[in-house]
Amino acid sequence: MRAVNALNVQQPQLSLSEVLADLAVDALIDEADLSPKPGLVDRRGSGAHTDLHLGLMHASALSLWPTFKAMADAALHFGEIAQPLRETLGRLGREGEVDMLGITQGVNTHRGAIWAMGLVTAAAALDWREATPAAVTLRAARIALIGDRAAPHCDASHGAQVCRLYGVRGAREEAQLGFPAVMQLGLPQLLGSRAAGAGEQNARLDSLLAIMTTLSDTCVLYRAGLAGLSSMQSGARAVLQAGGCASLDGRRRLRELDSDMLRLRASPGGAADLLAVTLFLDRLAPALQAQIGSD
Ligand SMILES: CC(C)(COP(=O)(O)OP(=O)(O)OC[C@H]1O[C@@H](n2cnc3c(N)ncnc32)[C@H](O[C@H]2O[C@H](COP(=O)(O)OP(=O)(O)OP(=O)(O)O)[C@@H](O)[C@H]2O)[C@@H]1O)[C@@H](O)C(=O)NCCC(=O)NCCS
Ligand SMILES: Nc1ncnc2[nH]cnc12
Repeated sequence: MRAVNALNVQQPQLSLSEVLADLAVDALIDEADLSPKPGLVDRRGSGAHTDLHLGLMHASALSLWPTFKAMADAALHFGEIAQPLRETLGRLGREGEVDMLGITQGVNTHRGAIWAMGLVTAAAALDWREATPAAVTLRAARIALIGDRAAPHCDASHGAQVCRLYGVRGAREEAQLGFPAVMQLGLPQLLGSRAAGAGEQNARLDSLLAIMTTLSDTCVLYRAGLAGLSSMQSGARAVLQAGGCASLDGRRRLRELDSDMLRLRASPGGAADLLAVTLFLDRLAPALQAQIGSD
């Protein structure tokens, strides 16, 4: 009998839903680890937060694996974009949020991520052979446009409050429009910075900044108002115009943006979620081809 060692050990065969849940959690963990992010939790520390740290972000991301797997399973089960799938995803999202809050002892780590990543995970499962970012975000938008009759009517969420106050789009509309911040900004910037030789971490930081240049991030609006949002957007633009995070001048501007965000107690949590979605979509087609398509 052949001896098993690290070089010839067989990888367990993963189901499509397991592959998608792995990709979703990996993207959340990579977002959390990416450093230095302005105002956000990263490897350096807690950013603008007093109740969050990197270990909690990791624990939260890992706790969501069963939720993402169940969302992908639901998409496979229903097989079409209609009310039953939408309402099952809503229920799974709410249950996942309860599990996440149990792990974090009530701290909101990934509420927006459950929503955005859950939608793209389900959308990917619906047709894994058509897994381009454009195809997946279009399907995700079609799911998000369907009403969820079981969702509690909630005018009091931070997002709902600032959307009403300032007349901006929030997480719901971002998804219903097919994630324009990802498709028009985050993903093109990630690919462009890589092609320009920025290095992977700098390319990811540039991608986050590109998202921050225009997103109406309701986390920033809630804590720091329109002035805070404007600081975030113009500061992110300044970094990219200076040459991005791989350049010395861009790094200086990034430090200034970080200081501004900390002074304002502003944390672009919505932009962070959308970076994670960007990373997920960037890896999706090659990962599916390698792990599912080779069967
Ligand atoms: C449909 C939902 C997305 C609900 O959204 P809603 O607009 O009502 O807003 P929120 O409940 O406030 O959550 C939206 C989260 O989405 C992220 N986000 C913010 N802006 C955008 C944007 N423009 N585009 C995309 N995504 C966006 C953001 O999530 C991240 O930040 C969170 C951490 O924020 P932080 O400020 O640190 O923490 P808080 O505790 O909120 O505030 P502080 O007290 O600390 O100041 C973290 O979660 C990141 O993931 C927004 O938070 C969706 O949530 C939904 O339907 N959920 C289903 C569950 C459900 O039905 N629940 C009942 C609804 S009442
Ligand atoms: N890295 C991060 N820091 C703070 N809030 C977040 N929400 C999602 N990712 C986050």
